[in-house]
Amino acid sequence: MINKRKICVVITARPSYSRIRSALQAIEEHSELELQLVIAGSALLDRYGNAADFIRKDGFEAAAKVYMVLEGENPTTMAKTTGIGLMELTNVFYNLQPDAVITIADRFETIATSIAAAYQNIPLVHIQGGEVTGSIDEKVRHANTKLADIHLVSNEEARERVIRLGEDPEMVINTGCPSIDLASEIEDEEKLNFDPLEKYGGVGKNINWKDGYLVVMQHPVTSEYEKAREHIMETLYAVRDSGIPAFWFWPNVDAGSDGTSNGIRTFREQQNPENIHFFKNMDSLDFLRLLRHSKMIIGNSSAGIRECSYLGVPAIDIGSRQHRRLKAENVIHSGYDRKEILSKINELAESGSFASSTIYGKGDSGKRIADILAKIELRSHKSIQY
Ligand SMILES: CC(=O)N[C@H]1[C@@H](OP(=O)(O)OP(=O)(O)OC[C@H]2O[C@@H](n3ccc(=O)[nH]c3=O)[C@H](O)[C@@H]2O)O[C@H](CO)[C@@H](O)[C@@H]1O
Repeated sequence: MINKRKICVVITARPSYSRIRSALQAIEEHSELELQLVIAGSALLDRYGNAADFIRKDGFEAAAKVYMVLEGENPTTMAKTTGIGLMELTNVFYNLQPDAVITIADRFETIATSIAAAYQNIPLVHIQGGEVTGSIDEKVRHANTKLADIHLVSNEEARERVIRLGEDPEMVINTGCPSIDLASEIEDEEKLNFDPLEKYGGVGKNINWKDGYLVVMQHPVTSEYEKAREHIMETLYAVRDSGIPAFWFWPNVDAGSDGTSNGIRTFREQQNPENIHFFKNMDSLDFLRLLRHSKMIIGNSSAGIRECSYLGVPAIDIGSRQHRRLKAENVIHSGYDRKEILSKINELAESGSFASSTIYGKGDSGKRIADILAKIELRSHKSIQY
C-alpha cells in the first residue's frame, strides 16, 4: 500500500472555492494524494453566501471547520479575524499533520494559513502568487509568497515576478488558474440553462432578463473603505439609469462591506429600481453560466478579469481594486463617477463578445496542480536553505 500525501487545503471565502474547485477534485481522484479540506472564515457564514453549502453539495467533506470572523467589517476587525484564524488553524494543522498545506491567493485572512503552516515547518504551497492589484490583497499576496515553499502561479508574468522576489525558480510553476477549468466546462453551452430568479430567489423586481442583462459585483476597497458607500451609490445610479436588466451580487466581507451593503439596501428601499435584482451567491458554475450569457460584468470583481477573459465577456473594471492586474482586451477601466460608468456601459453594450484569451490558463490547471503535488519534493525548503 502506498503512503498517500496528505494535502490540506484551506478555503476561507467564496471566491477561493471557485479558484481551487477543480484542483480539489483532481486531488481527491489522485491515487497518491489524500485531501484534507478545511473550511473557515466567511465561507461558513450565511450573510456571505455560505460557500460551505455549495462545497458540501459538490461532495467534498470538511476535515475541520473554523469560525473566525469578528463582526465589524473594518480594518481593525480584519486584523483580529486574522489573529483568531492563526490561533485556530495552528491547532488544526497540528492535529491533521498534513504533508503540505495549500493557501489560496490573497484575501486578508489567508496570511493566517501561511503563518500557521510556515512556523510549524509544514511545506506551504501558494496558489496564485505574483500578481499585482490594489487593496490589502496586494500586500498579503506577496507576504504569502515569502512564507511559501512552492508557488503554483496562474500566468507567466506572475511566474517571473515571484522569481524576482527571490524564490527558487524550480519551485515556481505556471499551472494557470483553476477557475478557468470551470469556465472551459461551460463555454460551449449555447444559452443559459436555468432561470436565475426561480433557482436562486434573491430580492428586488422580477426583471425580464431574457433579452440581455448585466451582472454587477462591486466590493469595498480596503484602502478606501470609508468611501465604500459613496462608491457603490455611483454604480447603483449608473446601472439603474442604463435601463438594462441587471443581476447584482452582494459584496464580500472586507473592510467597508458594511458601507457597501448599507448603500445597496438604502438604494433598494428608496429608489425601488425596476431593472435590478439582487443575489447573495450562486454555485460557481451557475455564476459563470450567468456571466457567459450576459452583456457584460460591471464592478471590481476579479471574475471580470480572469474567467471573463477566457469567456470573452466584456468587463467594466471600476476604481483601483484591480489596478495593474494582467488584463485581456475584454476589460475597460472606469473611475467611480456615475456618468463615466454609464457612458462605458453604453459603449460596451454595443461591443458584443471578445475573442477568448488564455492568459490565465487553458482549462487543465486542476489536474496539473494535483500531478505536481504528487511528485514535487516536499520539504520546508527555506528552513533548509538558510
Ligand atoms: C483584489 C482581488 O481580486 N482579490 C482576490 C479576491 O478576488 P475577488 O474579491 O475579486 O473575488 P470575488 O469575491 O469577486 O469572487 C470572484 C469569484 O467568486 C466566484 N463566485 C462569485 C459569485 C457567486 O455567486 N458565486 C461564485 O462562485 C466567481 O466565479 C469568481 O471566481 O479573492 C480571490 C480568491 O481568493 C483572488 O483570486 C483575488 O486576487
